[in-house]
Amino acid sequence: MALKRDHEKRPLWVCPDGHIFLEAHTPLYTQAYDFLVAIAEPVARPEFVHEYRLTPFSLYAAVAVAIDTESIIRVLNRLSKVEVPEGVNTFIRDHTQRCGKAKLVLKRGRYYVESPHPDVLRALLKDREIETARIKGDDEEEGEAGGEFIQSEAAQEMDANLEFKQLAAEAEGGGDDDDQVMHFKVSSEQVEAVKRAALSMDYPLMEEYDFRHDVTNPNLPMQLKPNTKIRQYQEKSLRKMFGNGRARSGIIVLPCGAGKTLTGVTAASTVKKSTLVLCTSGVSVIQWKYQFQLWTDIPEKNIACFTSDTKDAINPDACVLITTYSMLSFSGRRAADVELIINQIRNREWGLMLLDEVHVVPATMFRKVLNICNAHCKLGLTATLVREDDLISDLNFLIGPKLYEANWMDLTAGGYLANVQCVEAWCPMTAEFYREYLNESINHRKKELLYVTNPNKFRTCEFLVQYHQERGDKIILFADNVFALRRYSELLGIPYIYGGTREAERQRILGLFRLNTLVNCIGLSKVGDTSIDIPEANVIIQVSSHFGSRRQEAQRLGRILRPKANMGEGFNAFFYTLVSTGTSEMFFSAKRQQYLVDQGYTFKVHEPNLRVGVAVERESQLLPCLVEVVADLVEHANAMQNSKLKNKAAELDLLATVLNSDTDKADDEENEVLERTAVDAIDDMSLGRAKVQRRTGNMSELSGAGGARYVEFAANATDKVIARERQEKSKAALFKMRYSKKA
Ligand SMILES: Nc1ncnc2c1ncn2[C@@H]1O[C@H](COP(=O)(O)OP(=O)(O)OP(=O)(O)O)[C@@H](O)[C@H]1O
Repeated sequence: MALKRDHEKRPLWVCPDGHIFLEAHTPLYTQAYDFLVAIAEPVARPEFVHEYRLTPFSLYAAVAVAIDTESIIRVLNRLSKVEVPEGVNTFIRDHTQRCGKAKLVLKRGRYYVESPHPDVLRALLKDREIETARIKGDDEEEGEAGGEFIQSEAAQEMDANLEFKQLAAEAEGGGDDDDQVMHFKVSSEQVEAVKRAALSMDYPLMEEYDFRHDVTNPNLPMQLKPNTKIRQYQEKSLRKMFGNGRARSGIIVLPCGAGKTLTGVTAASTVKKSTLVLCTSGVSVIQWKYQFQLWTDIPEKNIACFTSDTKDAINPDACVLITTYSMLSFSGRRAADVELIINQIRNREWGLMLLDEVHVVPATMFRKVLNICNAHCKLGLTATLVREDDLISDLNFLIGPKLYEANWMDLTAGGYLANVQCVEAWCPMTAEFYREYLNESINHRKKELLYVTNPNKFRTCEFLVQYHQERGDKIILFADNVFALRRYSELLGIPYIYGGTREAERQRILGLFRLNTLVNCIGLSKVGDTSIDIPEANVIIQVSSHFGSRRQEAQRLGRILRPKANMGEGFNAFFYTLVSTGTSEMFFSAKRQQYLVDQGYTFKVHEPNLRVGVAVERESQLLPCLVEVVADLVEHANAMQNSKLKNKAAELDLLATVLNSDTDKADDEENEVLERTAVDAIDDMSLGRAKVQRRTGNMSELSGAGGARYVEFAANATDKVIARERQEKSKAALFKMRYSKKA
């Protein structure tokens, strides 16, 4: 690949296989990043060079936000250090030519197929099903909305950047087309058939909501409060959604703690129509309501919650209703009052549907929810577009394409997220525990318990708790295994929360943790992975986790990502994973970290006999005292005078308790109480409990987390299969297969 003469000024390398590398230190980084994230999937974004990949879905998403084929090719070529290979141009043309040429728009309660290209409408009308669905004799012309959108100060600053404007204008050149838009009306009963038929002709219909001209649905009396200022990345993501004055359905990906809730609230206050918010738990429902009231002036009578504990009256005019996926998708017998509310939800038109933690909900649950609710526009919000099964692709079709994905490291550099030091401490098993671990007659649950309660791990944890408490830090101890959580908490003398903890007790413990300077460490089971908002926490010590779940790892990290008071002073939050060496935990740990590594996090691995970790490049940024501690972690721990496991007798006592424990009972207790929502269902599929056949490739293509290192057992083979599949499947086949399967 020959370099262009002025290649130094250009930030991209475009490779013949569709991989694109972005130099993160160039002056045009921000502009190139905005463009790339719109057209390609991020693969890995470490500190200096980021890797992206063009995929059919990423190009579909680009077209969905009104970037046309020739603009993609032109801007890519402008930013590239080398001439863009002809194969890449062909790939872009092949996968964008027909996408976005036609839209399905709901206006004043009527569905229209719209296109600025008369030949596309003519081609569509040649299909019998579409022709039958067409309602003739409607020549109503629609004007274009002005596209007025809430502008934050940050956005205005960005607009001042002329270079960006020029690139963005080129990249978003497709917008003009809407001026000469043509349409035909279709019967609302046959919308599904029209979508299917259009898809079979390779014209997937983009869905948009012309909310400004919707006079059928009443307006929601809700404005952002004057002091509410959305941040630059929140504004950018919303511009992708409201780019042409309408609301596009799709997914926004923002890191944990970056403010997805306010992004959703701003979307709702822009659309100003009835909004249905779907959360994963009752605690999230309460937090969403709180944030609606914090950021907007919504009257109390216009906001309602619907959970197993709370069943507020739903305002018959416009309202915000916040509920959980499980409340809507539950298929057993419902109580009469619940049934009544479900019917109210079913029988009204929702302007916007906000889907929180969208990646954790299985497709079957989504279908049920989507069947119940009639929403003009769907916005999915997530921190980790990553799942351990292959179902991420379903989101593209059930909700819409990914509209925006923020870069974790950029947000950290901008002071919006805490700067986290990640450490993986390897703790050797003690001889007695290891002997039992290797004993073939011991079942896998007990083996898991043995490596979690390994005395060396316990002492390392004990040491870290003590060390960070002395620094005045607030510590969360994460243990998935409830038996281990209890043992650790009892030995450390800390309160803990698990599935069986009553709500009042949970609130009491969290309150103490937040406000009481004497309670600086709490234990959490997986109920604390999401939804528990403790911005004060700045240290996580993870002693047991759910197999290789990358989602869980990222969400746990999210608990300490809230910006800290001492921003700008190097690392101000610490994420420790304690791993027992020579056990299966080592394998799971590497897999769990992959998503965060791809986001640019460096895990400093501490081996007891290897004083310098593998990721030494950030060593200098460590707090001086921590350098010393990390270098001698296990040695320090073992030298502790006041350890609760101070001698062999105490270790053997623990071993006996573990071997005689009824671990199944403890786990069952947790599972009984935990609402078995999507989170469990997905993770059960991850490792160890997989009930599904693992297919190769699809998820990584879509989630951007698809390094060979993630796909288990046969990385090279997997890559070959993906490459072959890609060659074999035409874009048409891809869409047909995906959609017709779901239809
Ligand atoms: N524009 C903003 N201005 C001020 N504070 C903000 C803004 N956006 C978000 N925040 C604050 O940041 C914190 C995190 O927001 P939020 O709970 O929405 O994060 P999240 O992305 O949903 O995180 P998680 O995935 O962990 O639930 C909240 O305390 C919120 O009030």
